[in-house]
Parts: sequence; structure tokens; C-alpha cells
Amino acid sequence: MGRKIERIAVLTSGGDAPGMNACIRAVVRTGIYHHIEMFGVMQGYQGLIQDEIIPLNSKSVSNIVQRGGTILKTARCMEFKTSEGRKTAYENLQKHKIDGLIVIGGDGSFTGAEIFSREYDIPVMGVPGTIDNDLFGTDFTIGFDTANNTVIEAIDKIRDTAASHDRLFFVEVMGRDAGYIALWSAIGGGAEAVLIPEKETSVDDLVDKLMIDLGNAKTSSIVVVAEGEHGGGAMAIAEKVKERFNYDTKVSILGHFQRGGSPTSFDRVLASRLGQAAVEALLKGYSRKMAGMISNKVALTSIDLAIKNKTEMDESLIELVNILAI
Ligand SMILES: Nc1ncnc2c1ncn2[C@@H]1O[C@H](COP(=O)(O)OP(=O)(O)O)[C@@H](O)[C@H]1O
Ligand SMILES: O=P(O)(O)OC[C@H]1O[C@](O)(COP(=O)(O)O)[C@@H](O)[C@@H]1O
Ligand SMILES: [Mg+2]
Repeated sequence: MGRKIERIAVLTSGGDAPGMNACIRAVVRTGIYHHIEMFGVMQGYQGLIQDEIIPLNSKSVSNIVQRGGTILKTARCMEFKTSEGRKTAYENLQKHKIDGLIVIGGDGSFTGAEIFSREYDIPVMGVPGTIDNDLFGTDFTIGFDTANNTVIEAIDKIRDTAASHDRLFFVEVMGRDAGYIALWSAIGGGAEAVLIPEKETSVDDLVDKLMIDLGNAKTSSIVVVAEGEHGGGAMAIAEKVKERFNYDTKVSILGHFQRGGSPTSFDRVLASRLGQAAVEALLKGYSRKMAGMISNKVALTSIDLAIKNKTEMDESLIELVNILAI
């Protein structure tokens, strides 16, 4: 099935995610194990266009399994969205005789990979690397677990000061237009409420809930707000709540802090398994697939579906936040 692959390049693209390095390491070492010549592309698609393509050996990826960020660097590259940009990218791949490409990134990176692979008939495999967990075809994306751990560490600390001062905190977390980080960290951090893009909550309902909480036994509350939530983010929500509810209220926007740090064991193992799977799938002749993990088994899903299909937000998790906050 498919042509023989001898030279594979790997790149990281879009927002970085903890565990990307563990994945690069797995890709490179799996390739070497199968006698493939391995290359790294610097700065995502930018490096393809600017011909920043470097050979990688086993030593190039030593001592990185534990490091956050990406040694290959990453970029959001507008030029790759143009056909001229992709033509230059293809010419550079040809120059280096690269016959397979592995893209570690999120939905945007996969959209680019799909278009590129169809345009130039180059085999590509995607590996889901984003803290947002917003891809269909995998239970978890690389970086999501680490980001959640970072967020709950922050929530735990905010809880100490919130409880000491009897305050209401709105904690804004990342996720772009997905509420996974918010929902998981709300459960793990014991938040009183969560606001996510997938489920609209009115300010009135939120205020009613907070009034009941604070009027009863609770003296402090934490509301986790996903950045893509419809009310305009934590700052805007806090302002609206303050108009109706006279309570000492603070806002904490966690920001890019959530993207860094040493990957958790879970993310390292996930990244390693998916990196291996992506290389071996390319060698078996697969293309335009994403290597994901479903029920603890590697699963290949068409990149097309991974981008277009939406995983339904599990309503029971939202319910759980409410049950645990009584
Ligand atoms: N429609 C597209 N066509 C070609 N390339 C794209 C397209 N959408 C995204 N990309 C490429 O993928 C990169 C990363 O996408 P982005 O949405 O920023 O991050 P992520 O992959 O993490 O979702 C973009 O900067 C661009 O180079
Ligand atoms: O770092 P930037 O460019 O400001 O982008 C911030 C966005 O990147 C993320 O951290 C990760 O998103 P991607 O993995 O899709 O790039 C989002 O949660 C956030 O909305
Ligand atoms: Mg994305």
C-alpha cells in the first residue's frame, strides 16, 4: 500500500503544548528504529516556506521528554494559507527529498496539512498537540492534562486567599472556543460554577446561584470562566455580576502560564504513543489521518473528520460541577 517512504520530516505548529517535545522525540526515534532518515522543520509551516529543515538524529532529541514548549519552535504562519506559500513549502520538501510529513498541532495546523497533502500528493499524518482538547477522534490531546494540572494548582492557591478574605473569584482559563479546560479544572479545583461556550448560562442564573451559596454556609466562591464563553470573558461577567450582587469580587486571568511547564506523566506517555503511531502509520501507507487515543487504544481518524466533527460536551460533567458545588 502506497509508495516507499525513506525520509520523514516533523514539525510543530499553532499554539505550543506541553508534551510536544516528548512527541518529537518519539517520532524521531521511531523513524530511526525503522531505518528512516529523520528531519525537523523549524517554526511550523514558516520553516517549510523558509527552508529551515534540519536533519535530526537520536541525540538531537535527548533530554527533552521532560521539557515544555517545543524544541522545533512553532508559529502561526499566514503565508501557508496562500497557494504561493504552499508551493514554496512543497519545493523545499522536494529539495530535501522528504516523502512524508508529520504535523503536531491543532485544528488549524491540520486544516493546512489536509489542503497541502491534497494539493501536492504528499503523505501527511497529524498528531493532536493542543492544550484545548478540541479535536474529534481522540479522547485527549497532548498538553491538555498538563494544562489542567497547572490550572488546578492556580485555583488551589486562589482558593486560599478567596477563603481568607471571603471573596468571589472569577478565574478565566484558555481553550479558545472550547470549554474542556474550564470544565475539567472546575471539577478538579472544586469550583462553585463553570461558564463554557458549549452551554449558555445567564448572568441572572449565575447570580441566583452565587447568592444562595454565599447566603448559606459558603463564604467564598470560585467561578471558572472559559475564554470563549459567550458573556465576553471573566472581566465582563464579573462587571455584570457586580451590578446585581454586592460582594467583594476579583478576577484572575491565567493566560499563557497555562501553556508552559514540564508535561505530566500522562501527556508524556500519550505523546510518545501517538508519535510512534504516526510514523508507523506513514510507513504502512496511510495519509491524511490523525493518530489519536480512544479508550486507551491508538486510533486513526481522517484529518478531515478530526477537524469538522465536534465532540459533544458530556452534559454529565456539567451536572457534576453543580452537584459537587452544593
Ligand atoms: N485554512 C488554512 N490553510 C492553510 N493553512 C492553515 C489554515 N488554517 C491554519 N493553517 C496553518 O496552521 C497554522 C496553525 O493554526 P492555528 O489555528 O493557529 O493553531 P492550531 O493548529 O493549534 O489550531 C496557521 O498559522 C497556518 O499556518
Ligand atoms: O498564544 P496565542 O497566539 O495568543 O493564542 C492563544 C490561544 O492558543 C491556545 O492557548 C491554544 O490553542 P491552539 O492549540 O489551537 O493554538 C488557546 O487556548 C488560546 O485561545
Ligand atoms: Mg486550534
